[in-house]
Amino acid sequence: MDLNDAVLTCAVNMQWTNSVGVTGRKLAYKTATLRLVRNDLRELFVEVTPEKLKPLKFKLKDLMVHKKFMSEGKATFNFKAENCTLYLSNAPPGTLMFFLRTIFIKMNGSEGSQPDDASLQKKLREHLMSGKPSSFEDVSPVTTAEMILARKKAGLLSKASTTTPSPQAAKKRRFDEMKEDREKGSLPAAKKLYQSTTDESLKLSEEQMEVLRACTSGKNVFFTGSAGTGKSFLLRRIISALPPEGTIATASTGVAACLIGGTTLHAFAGIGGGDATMKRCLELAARPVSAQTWRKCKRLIIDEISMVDGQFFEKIEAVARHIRRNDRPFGGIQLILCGDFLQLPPVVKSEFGSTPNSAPQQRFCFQSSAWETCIQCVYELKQVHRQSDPEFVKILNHLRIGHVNESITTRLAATSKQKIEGNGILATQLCSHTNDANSINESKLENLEGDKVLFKADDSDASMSKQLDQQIQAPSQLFLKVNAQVMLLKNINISNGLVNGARGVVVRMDKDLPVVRFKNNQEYICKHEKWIIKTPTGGLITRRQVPLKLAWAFSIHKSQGLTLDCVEMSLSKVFEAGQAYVALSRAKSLQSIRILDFDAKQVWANPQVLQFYKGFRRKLIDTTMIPLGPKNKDKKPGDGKAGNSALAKLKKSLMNKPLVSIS
Ligand SMILES: Nc1ncnc2c1ncn2[C@@H]1O[C@H](COP(=O)(O)OP(=O)(O)OP(=O)(O)O)[C@@H](O)[C@H]1O
Ligand SMILES: [Mg+2]
Repeated sequence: MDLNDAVLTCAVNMQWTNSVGVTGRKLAYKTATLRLVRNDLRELFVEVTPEKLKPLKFKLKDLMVHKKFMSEGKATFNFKAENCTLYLSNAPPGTLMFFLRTIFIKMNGSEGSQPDDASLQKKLREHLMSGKPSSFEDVSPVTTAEMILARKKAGLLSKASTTTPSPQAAKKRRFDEMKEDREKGSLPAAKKLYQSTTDESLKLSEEQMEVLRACTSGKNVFFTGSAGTGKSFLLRRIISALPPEGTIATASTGVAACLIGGTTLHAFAGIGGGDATMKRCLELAARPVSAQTWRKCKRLIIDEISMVDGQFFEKIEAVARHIRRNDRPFGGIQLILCGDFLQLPPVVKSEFGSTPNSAPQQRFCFQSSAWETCIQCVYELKQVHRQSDPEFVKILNHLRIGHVNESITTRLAATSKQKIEGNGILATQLCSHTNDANSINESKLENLEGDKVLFKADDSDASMSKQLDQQIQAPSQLFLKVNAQVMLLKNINISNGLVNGARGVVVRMDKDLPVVRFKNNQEYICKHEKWIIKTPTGGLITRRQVPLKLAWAFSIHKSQGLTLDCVEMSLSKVFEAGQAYVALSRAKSLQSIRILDFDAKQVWANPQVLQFYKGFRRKLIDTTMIPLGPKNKDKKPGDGKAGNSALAKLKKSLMNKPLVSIS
């Protein structure tokens, strides 16, 4: 339960019919608040309060709910006894789902919540005799006992079966999820409302809640945090707590956009790569489709903001003001930005990135004047969720700010010999260059015995296949063989470890579908899954494909944002500040990683970013710093000499300042 689950704000259309079904009164409200309340007799009602108007109440009796389009923020409530239908739209999808769950639980989860007719009559008589006016109160928060009872009543607590993707497997999955929910004391998983193959059952931490509250209250927010602090996880919750109309979810890369169910920032902005002059960018954005998108946008969400070029950011800010004819920052659009500037920077069009020899051309978003004018609240998440081993978290926090001491070097170098393979699953090589990763995958597949099987994606709009390729990890054409090393691209069953990023090996083909054995020994027949992307104009394009990609190798750039099992890396060719940190922080533990040639020279942080973070007055880690060794002095890139004393001082100050959120 992230926010109040018994309150929902959305658009409501009401329609009454007479006893023979003829439509009578109709009312339409752009914004109304729905609240679940009880009267003195403990009967449940939905109270609908349109903006600035008196509330209307509908008794929760003989209620039919249509929730097929719940994920789009729509639902229909048919109050049969009152001959009234409520059509809800533009509801924050996550809030709507929790509201419906609360109704379901409150109606089914309490032995005495729906009094029988005789006891009601008695209470009613007593009430009338007392002469007191009827009063209503908000329902109390859902209890675990109510949840369990509601599930029992829905007949969902007695089903269990096997784990193959047969109909029985689906039941088993549901059963496991409900069991897990129950143990965690979170909400149930009845029917469609209660099925959870995503991370809905995980609760937000208090620091994540604070950010969520700032975002739902309409503030312009930037939140950051080291790798694995749940930024993208939180962003998904934020998106589902906002009204769908006017909410645009984007990310700087296709992979990251896919992780939050959005589109790329470039696809949304409609100004191409943003390399054109400002005048030309304004012309491009003024084209009808693009202009309409900008005008409709009320909230712009950007994940992996560290990879958005500062000049591009400045241009889209100006475009927003111009197209929307609104002089406020970003033309009045609410901004929700998230990322970690100590991870990968914007891609520069130089072969050598930010190596010592290249000019430091890249500009981060935070260096643009637009940043200063647009951002109202800044938060830093501190709790790392991806890794649980405190030693690894501590090492990663050091690497993040470009600091390596001898004990870190020794510990990481020691991973070079560890065996991380198991069950026929080889480690994924993380490569600093994309071409290297592609050629490794191609040649490894060729070298396997047996015939290649082609899995072709089924796209709803063939003309958009290229765009889908950029935004969705599932390729349009996937060639597989038995023994191919693969990675799962969807959350299939969180409790069974079948999650996005899980590593496996194809063990056989079953009726033209690949059967994959995962690291935890689970076998799963990978049936086709669906990915949906929103076009900038709000249309939906879907791709159906088996949820796999070849996983002998990935590029570090394409791995940013992912959580990966079992990774091996050679970091000798890294060329960016933060690149080694991104590679290492994909792993969940020191035991699932192998670094072949660790050298402190491969790790550096951009001093401009360190300076920026100093503004947060954050304590990044709690250990005493040891300045970088002399061999690092000459290898700090165009980003400066990380070995010099000023930088060491800066790092030290970053580590010792208290953590605060600046509003
Ligand atoms: N409150 C939470 N409870 C449990 N697990 C969480 C929570 N928040 C995040 N996680 C888990 O932590 C892992 C990392 O989360 P996520 O990918 O969102 O981190 P991130 O900050 O976006 O990392 P990166 O900077 O690498 O993109 C995910 O598996 C996610 O499900
Ligand atoms: Mg992320």
